Amino acid sequence: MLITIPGLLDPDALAGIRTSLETVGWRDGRITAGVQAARVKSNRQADLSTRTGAELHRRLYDAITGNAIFEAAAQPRKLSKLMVSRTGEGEGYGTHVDNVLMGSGDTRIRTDISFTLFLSDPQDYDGGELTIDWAGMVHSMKLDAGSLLLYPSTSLHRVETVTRGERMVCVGWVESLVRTAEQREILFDLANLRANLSKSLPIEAPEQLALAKITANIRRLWTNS
Ligand SMILES: O=C(O)CCC(=O)C(=O)O
Ligand SMILES: [Fe+2]
Repeated sequence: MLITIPGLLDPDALAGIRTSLETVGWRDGRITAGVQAARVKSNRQADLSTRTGAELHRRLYDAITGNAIFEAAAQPRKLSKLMVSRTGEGEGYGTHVDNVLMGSGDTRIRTDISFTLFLSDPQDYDGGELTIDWAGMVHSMKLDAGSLLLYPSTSLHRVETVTRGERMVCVGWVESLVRTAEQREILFDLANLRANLSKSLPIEAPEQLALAKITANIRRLWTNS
């Protein structure tokens, strides 16, 4: 399931993040890629190890994890460290599958879901679509700045070569409490149904209670602790 979250960053948050990005250092993106991916990766990544970098990381992290749609769709147990990358003219990231494990020690996660938070306005660059092979179909995605895309880490995907301008994004990975994309989709549909039902029915209505019970018990079956 591909899920887009429009406007995850509001214009003020986006502007603040862009301003901070003007002050960070950049290094070769291949250092964080796996062996196969490094051969096809061509971009630069923000150095988030400085004080400004860490503050920027915290702002991005809080915005992403504080978003209710992200929470409902991803059911995160843990997130990877976030990365911010910039891809200029002639650069891109060829077809690859993401590493199964990210991080080390206590912060090591299994990658179930990948996400991209777009930071550049689409009209500021050509090319640079995130192209995902999913369920036998190819999806080419270029979202508005501030919008986030979630896609299964199990997919082959690539970033098309940028032919004009520059593409800036924040990427990261989720280890989910719920193992499969099919299960997550059902839980996400249930969460949306409950949210919609709440607009017209009081929370103590029998239909609401029945749906709350069904949702809770399916989550009990599918949540891995
Ligand atoms: O830049 C993107 O949208 C995705 C990057 C990517 O596939 C990766 O970092 O593994
Ligand atoms: Fe990737």
